[in-house]
Amino acid sequence: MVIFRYLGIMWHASRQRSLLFFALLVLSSLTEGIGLVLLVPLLGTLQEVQSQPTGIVAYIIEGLTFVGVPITLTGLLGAFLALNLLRAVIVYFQTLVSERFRLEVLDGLRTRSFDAILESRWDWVVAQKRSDLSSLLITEVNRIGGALVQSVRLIISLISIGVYVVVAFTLSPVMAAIATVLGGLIFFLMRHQHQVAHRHGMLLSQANKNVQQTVEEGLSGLKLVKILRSENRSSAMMKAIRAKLRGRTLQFAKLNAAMGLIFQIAIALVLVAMLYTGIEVLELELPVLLILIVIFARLSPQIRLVQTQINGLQHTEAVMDNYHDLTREAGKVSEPVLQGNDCEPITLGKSIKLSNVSYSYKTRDARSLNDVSLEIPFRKTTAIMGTSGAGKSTLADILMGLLAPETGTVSVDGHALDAESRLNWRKSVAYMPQDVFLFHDTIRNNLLWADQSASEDDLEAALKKASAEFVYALPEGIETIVGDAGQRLSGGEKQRIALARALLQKPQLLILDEATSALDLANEARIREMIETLHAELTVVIIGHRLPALENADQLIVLESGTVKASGTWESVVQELPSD
Ligand SMILES: Nc1ncnc2c1ncn2[C@@H]1O[C@H](COP(=O)(O)OP(=O)(O)OP(=O)(O)O)[C@@H](O)[C@H]1O
Repeated sequence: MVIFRYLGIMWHASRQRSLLFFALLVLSSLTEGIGLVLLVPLLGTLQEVQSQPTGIVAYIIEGLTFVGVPITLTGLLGAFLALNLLRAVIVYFQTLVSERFRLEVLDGLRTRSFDAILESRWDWVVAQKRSDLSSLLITEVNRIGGALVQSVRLIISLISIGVYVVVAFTLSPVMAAIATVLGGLIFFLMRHQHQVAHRHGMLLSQANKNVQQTVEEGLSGLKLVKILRSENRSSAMMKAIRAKLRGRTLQFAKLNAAMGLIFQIAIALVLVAMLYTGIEVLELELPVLLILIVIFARLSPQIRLVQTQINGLQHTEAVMDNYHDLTREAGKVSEPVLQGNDCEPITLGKSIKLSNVSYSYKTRDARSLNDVSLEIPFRKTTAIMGTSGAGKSTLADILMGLLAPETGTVSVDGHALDAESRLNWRKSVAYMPQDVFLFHDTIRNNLLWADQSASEDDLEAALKKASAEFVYALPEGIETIVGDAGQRLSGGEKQRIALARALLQKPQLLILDEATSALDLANEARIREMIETLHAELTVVIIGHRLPALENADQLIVLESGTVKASGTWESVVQELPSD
């Protein structure tokens, strides 16, 4: 049953809070039940029909007499009021406890899935659909949160129903038995609808994901859409996908409404049958009959609520499956430890060596790197050249330890990298791609990602080396907010800030993957000069198509279709290459 899965989540999150919550729940229901039973002698005093109390009513009267409450109208009214006040206070605390608990559980789920994605291997991450991951972290976790509330409400309803049924049994076992059997029958007949709700849930989950994907793509591709003047097409796509989601949501609402309709009719029939039996067959006393009517009047919306809640829970079961599958899948491919700043960078002293390295992406049969062997010497600049799709970026990912070779080894100073040392090695490498990423934050905070403890002088020196002194001429200087993914800066400005960040990291190996392609000639020349000045301090790998950017390298490696086509000094390789 899906409810147990939700209870399991709560129990797993905190046993103490779960127990406190359920204790408060039982207490509030108990006070409600006792309050209801109290109505019997209360109505009895009104009617002056002081029949001999029996069962639970007798126990409660005994208890009240024991604590000194007179069995008079005033005494009973006082006790009734006190009980209701007590219940109100318990419900107040119960609401606070349950809301705090729900938020904690939700945060726990979010953290778990986010950490699982953070810790998972890069090859798994690149094979995922980005919108599926964001949908998991935002929409689906929220839906699970909604379902947690529903499952709590379901438990409240079930306990209330239990209390009502017990009270009803003590007042008239026959009437209560009839109600229970008929109620159970209605429930049994409607069980098929719960399966339908589950199916609807799966479809709705898919529709939600599609909306998420369309929104994300729509926003990332906004510039292209505007240039292509395809706003209408984009809008129509969004409308179509939202219409589908609306349709699915309405289907579920229709299912719920239909169930409500059938339920109301069934409950009315049960009530009529019970009233007839109570009055004509059992000839119950008026107070008992009145309380039973009160109980059944309260019971029927509770049963209806249980129906809706079970439906709602079935509806979200698919979301929960999806959450668990994706989180479990990410967990299965997790890297050894999420060490963050605690991991020890590896120092380079001789060279980085790739021996017979091959790699293929899961979604592609052909190998992106095939039996690649090469050596990157310490404190030298190596240029890697090749046509588009030759495998240069894949090689960069392998070099920096982001991807593990399928076969072959990567060794640093003769030590082959394994799953754990690869993480430490990554900390020693700075990477500058063509399309750099900046956080929506100040330039200073973007730089501090590389080194939290960098001083003002360190920041200034890194910006200077990266030809990024323009930062100080901005109105807000280093405190300028760069905008979403750095969109308030030009491509070249972003690249220079990212280069400063990379230098601040004090890496052992700096990989520039088409990193100067967005720069003008003057700035490109300055960066090239900077790399030359770093020559004695840093091992550099420059990846590029353009020969001028690579010509000062100590070593040139040419890749073609995932294999090393030529390698050696600039002069020796260029002589071998076709003249274009
Ligand atoms: N995430 C991925 N999933 C599947 N195939 C991929 C992925 N990334 C790259 N490839 C494939 O691997 C091959 C090598 O790609 P890679 O990006 O390493 O080439 P590249 O030399 O850097 O190209 P470019 O100069 O165009 O950036 C290409 O055929 C590409 O289609």
